[in-house]
Amino acid sequence: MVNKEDKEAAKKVFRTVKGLVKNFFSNDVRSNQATSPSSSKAQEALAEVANSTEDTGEKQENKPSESVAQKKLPSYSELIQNYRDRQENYAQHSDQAQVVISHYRQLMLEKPQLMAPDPTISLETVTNEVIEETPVDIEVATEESLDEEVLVNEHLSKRESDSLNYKVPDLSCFINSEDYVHTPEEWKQGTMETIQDTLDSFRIDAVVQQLTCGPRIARIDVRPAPGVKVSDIARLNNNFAMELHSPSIRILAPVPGQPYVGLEIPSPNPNPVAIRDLFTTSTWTQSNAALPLVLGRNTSGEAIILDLARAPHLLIAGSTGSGKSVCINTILASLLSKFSPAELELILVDPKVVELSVYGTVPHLLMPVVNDPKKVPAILQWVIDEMKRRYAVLASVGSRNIAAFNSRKIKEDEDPNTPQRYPYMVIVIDELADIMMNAGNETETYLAQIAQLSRAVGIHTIIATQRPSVDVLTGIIKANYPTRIAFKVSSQIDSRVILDTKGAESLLGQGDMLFRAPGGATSERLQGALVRDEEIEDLVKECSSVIQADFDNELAQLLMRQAPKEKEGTLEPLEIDEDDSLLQQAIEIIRHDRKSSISYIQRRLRIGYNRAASIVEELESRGILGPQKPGGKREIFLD
Ligand SMILES: Nc1ncnc2c1ncn2[C@@H]1O[C@H](COP(=O)(O)OP(=O)(O)OP(=O)(O)O)[C@@H](O)[C@H]1O
Repeated sequence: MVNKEDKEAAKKVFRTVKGLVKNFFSNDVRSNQATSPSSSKAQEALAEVANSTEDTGEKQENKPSESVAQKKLPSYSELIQNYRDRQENYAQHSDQAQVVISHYRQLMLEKPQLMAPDPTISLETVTNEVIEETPVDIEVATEESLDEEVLVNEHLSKRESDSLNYKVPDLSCFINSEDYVHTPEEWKQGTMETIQDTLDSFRIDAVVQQLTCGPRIARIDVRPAPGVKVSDIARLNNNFAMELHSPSIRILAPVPGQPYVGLEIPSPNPNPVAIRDLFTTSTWTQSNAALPLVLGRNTSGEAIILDLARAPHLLIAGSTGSGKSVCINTILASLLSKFSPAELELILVDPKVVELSVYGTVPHLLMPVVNDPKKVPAILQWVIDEMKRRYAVLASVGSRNIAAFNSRKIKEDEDPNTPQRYPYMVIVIDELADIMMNAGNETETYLAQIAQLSRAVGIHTIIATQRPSVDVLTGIIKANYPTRIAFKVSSQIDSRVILDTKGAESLLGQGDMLFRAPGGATSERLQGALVRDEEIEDLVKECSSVIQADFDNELAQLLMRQAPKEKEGTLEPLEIDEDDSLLQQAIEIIRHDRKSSISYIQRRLRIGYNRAASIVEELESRGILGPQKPGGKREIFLD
């Protein structure tokens, strides 16, 4: 007789074992020869038990207890033994997988060393050797024992191995600067005299000390006599502008760290700052920055480089046409000309579609350029998960940050699953406003979380917007983005939203910017570096010539699972009556201005992005516009 307690215990064990059997057999490990004879016996026994448990339930409970005995159920200790066998077997497989993965990773990483003893072995031979081993390893590695972390690590290894053939592009992608036009001495002299005369006419005791010329802006330094308030000089702003016939003057009262009041006026001979010139400066070539980005030149003509690792996140804002896209291009050009895909991963979000699509083939991309703002929260959520994963790994080896982790000496007892190094990860979001409109609260929370914690693990974000309003640049976002760039804006209010101070409304546009450095209380005026579309195209071609963008399928699937389902046909349908007139207006604008970008049409017609995109598509289908070329341009077939 089996008593009730025994029966209950047996049922409990059945349930556990049934789950175990199902899990284990579904992975097809049965076919693996590594299974021990004892465990195959156990499998048979357990399979039988699993089948028999299909009808063990309430019904069976009501049957006479003899029928349970008739089934010849394994004893409790047998079941426990079987369970232990399974566990052992499972651990054995998991260990095998780990050993194989680390072996694979090691081979990849040590490829140059492998080549060293025998110079007759070509890079290709070694690659083939490694690749021959890979499929077996990958098969084992993709068994259920491998969780998301292992998949991510596996992907890292592939990037690392691919990157061994990768060479960062040289300066040949970038155009030489045009001849520098010097500001005439007479203009400098005349300007200083005009300022001195204005000060004298208002009986302000101050002396014009010097005039320095940057590429776009000249700065006149005025030294007030003891007892003269700097605000007395600043008050004359409009008078100075009138006397100099200048559209705008920005006053620095005082120039940070100097005993002068500064007057910034437009230079009569503006010179573009070619990105190539900045790449040849010692500031760039000798920079110790972990993630250096060229920004431009200041009013004294010095090259200014930002270390994104110190920033550690960057906010860029300014009205349309002020130079944001060019700035993002210089930032990406800086990163792409310095780092291989194994050292840097990029996630680019471009709801405007045309701005960053040109980068679609660079091998640094973790996923295709993201155009759908609805996917952004899921992506940011994944970044947070990746951040946590990285923290756990760093903690496991006792590294405090990514720099220490990447340069650590690997100990013998280190878990073979630990990645050798982590690449920096930069996430660029061009047009935050579109994303805030779709999922403002989620985006804000995720961005704040990333901004607060991701620096130590090498994850950095750059966000840009042409709409510097408080509903886009919220208090939470601003608090987490102390490093900021403001381009020209239309009002003092916008300037305050970006920089918490006025000034950006007096900028000149076309790359004229105010840069607030990490930890800085004041902003510095810079002329942004200029990189042209052709240069970016060449750079991307160069980057993609050795390795193609290879998006991680597992990662993409992971994101697709998390992303909300995309609605079919995301573009707003055209409403015939209304849009016929919109179409006509768009045609007139394109004919007159010779510009056909979606964002331009959007601005000029004051309509939503989707509607503008529909109009441009319609114009393409009517043969008025050509198909989109790299860089977002289209041919215009209108006289
Ligand atoms: N650093 C620069 N030096 C010289 N000219 C520049 C610079 N930056 C921008 N410009 C000029 O200004 C134009 C507009 O720049 P850009 O496309 O970057 O503006 P934007 O702020 O991104 O505008 P939008 O938001 O409409 O895309 C460029 O086509 C270029 O002619």
